[in-house]
Amino acid sequence: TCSGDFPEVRDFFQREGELLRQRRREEFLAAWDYNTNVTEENRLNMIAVSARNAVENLKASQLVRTKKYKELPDPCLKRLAEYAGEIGAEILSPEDFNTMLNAVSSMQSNYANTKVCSYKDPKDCSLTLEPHVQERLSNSRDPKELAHYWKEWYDKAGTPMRDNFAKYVELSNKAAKLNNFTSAAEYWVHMYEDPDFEKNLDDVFQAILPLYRELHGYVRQRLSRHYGEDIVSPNGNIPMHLLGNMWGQQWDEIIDLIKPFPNKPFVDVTAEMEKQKYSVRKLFELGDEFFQSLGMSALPESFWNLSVIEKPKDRTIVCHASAWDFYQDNDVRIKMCTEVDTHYLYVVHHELGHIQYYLQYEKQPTVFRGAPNPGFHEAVGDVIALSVSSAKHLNTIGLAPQAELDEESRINELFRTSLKKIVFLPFAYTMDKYRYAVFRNEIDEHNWNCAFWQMRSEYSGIEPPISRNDSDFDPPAKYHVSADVEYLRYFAAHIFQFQFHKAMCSKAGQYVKGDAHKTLDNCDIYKSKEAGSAFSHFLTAGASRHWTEVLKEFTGDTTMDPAALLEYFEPLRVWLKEENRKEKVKIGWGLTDKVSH
Ligand SMILES: C=C(C[SeH])C(=O)N1CCC[C@H]1C(=O)O
Ligand SMILES: [Zn+2]
Repeated sequence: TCSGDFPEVRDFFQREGELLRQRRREEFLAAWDYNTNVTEENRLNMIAVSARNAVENLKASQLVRTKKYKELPDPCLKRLAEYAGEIGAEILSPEDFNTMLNAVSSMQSNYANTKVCSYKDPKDCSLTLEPHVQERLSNSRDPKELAHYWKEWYDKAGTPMRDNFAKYVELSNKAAKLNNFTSAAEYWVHMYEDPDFEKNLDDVFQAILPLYRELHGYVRQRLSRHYGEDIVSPNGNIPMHLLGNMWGQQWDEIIDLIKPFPNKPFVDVTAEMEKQKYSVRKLFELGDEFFQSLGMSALPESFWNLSVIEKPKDRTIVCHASAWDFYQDNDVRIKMCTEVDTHYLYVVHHELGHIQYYLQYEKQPTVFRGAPNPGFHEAVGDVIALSVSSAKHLNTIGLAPQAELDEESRINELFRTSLKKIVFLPFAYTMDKYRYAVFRNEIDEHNWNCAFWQMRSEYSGIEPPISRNDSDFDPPAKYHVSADVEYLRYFAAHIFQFQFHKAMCSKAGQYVKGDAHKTLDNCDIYKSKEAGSAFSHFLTAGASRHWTEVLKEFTGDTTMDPAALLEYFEPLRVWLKEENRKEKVKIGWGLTDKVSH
């Protein structure tokens, strides 16, 4: 905690921090019980604990503000006072806060309980998103089957939640205004501690858009040739149900249909893991071992005993993956419905990144046990996954035949990675540009659904398989909209992770500018203690210092800068540009016609 003068102030924050830690532990334990056993009783208990703690949290924040500790000369105590004086929706009256908790948890319960009817066997209506529907969206190549599951999911996970969502928007804005923000959008923006956040975000988006447009044009032409022009027009929006993902946020699951060099052997990690009889636990052990190889924290015994890493058969859980900090004795856990495949190999590493951050900053004062920029928390696991998914590492752990790729295989791999990392950016950008516009009352409520699809078309050049109108309501069909989880944290993470990757690859001697064998996409930081100690130093700070300070120490940068990401994909950009020129690929798209008022 803070050192220096003002012992009575430091004692105050010590005491308040300990009380806050106990409240957070109690709150997350109740939320854990609900998330790992979705029943009305557990939902109501979670709400009751949150509502009780809200009263204490509000009082504590008001006490800090009345003491005017923010005016102290000591920068550490000043920051501590700023963070301890923060309050969110808990500023609402108990009645309003209870209404908001009910609205959000009802959307969460609906999402967790939604079941859809099978395409092949319409009487079977027991299919859940994970694993059944997600598997169909990844692997089916039948446009009719894909459209069936798309409509089933959006109609059942989205539309019925319109009223809950409207109530959530109203009360989120009411809370923001009570906190002297113009709307909930400004409350979300302020978490980035960057006065020019929205401008910087737009600049980053514009910097990656040319690459995204080339990639979109190439994918559209390949899909148009595969499915025919009456299903995929060569110059319009791409029908999103064909892209291998329910929300069109990542397209790597259809790599088999569109890879640049089809005759090049492709590392099928899923098949290899099945062949080697990988267990779910093995995926977690891989990630745990990677962090330990860097000299970073090992998973505590309690993690293995208390986590829920497979979908139970006897109860409903919230399958959407999440990592939890229970604020005591490194009690950290993951809850997810893991399957043994490439997708979940990534998700496991993503979640273990959150766990590592919890373990690294656990000695900080309670209010500093978090990331100083939301994008950091979502980038920790992803940066490790960039090494794990490299041909070099997959070869090291026996999941891929060769360590170094020839030029064509390298383009195939860069292409597959871009179908995750580049495609994701306009999606993430839209998820919150849309919610900002809703919070700011820039979209009339009767136009909420059409505006959503118009924005998805404008920024990503994708559209629904069928026409949607305003009696539909599709946004809550995405987990984070139902669960009130801000989404630009993932956008920021997709930029930061390449800055982290470049810094650690340099420290590991795996990246040397200009050396064709030591490029960013061929870097594996595995076992590098230099990379690990720099990473650990960055993570242990938690939120105790401004994000630009710890970022500068770690990478030399002081901003969210897409240069490292663009350098990583530069060989692909050059190849795509030339290929699209040769094949006369049309670049760009018009507004979707799949919306009707
Ligand atoms: C894995 C998580 C839990 Se923090 C997640 O929600 N992610 C990880 C990447 C993007 C985003 C999503 O699934 O939409
Ligand atoms: Zn995450």
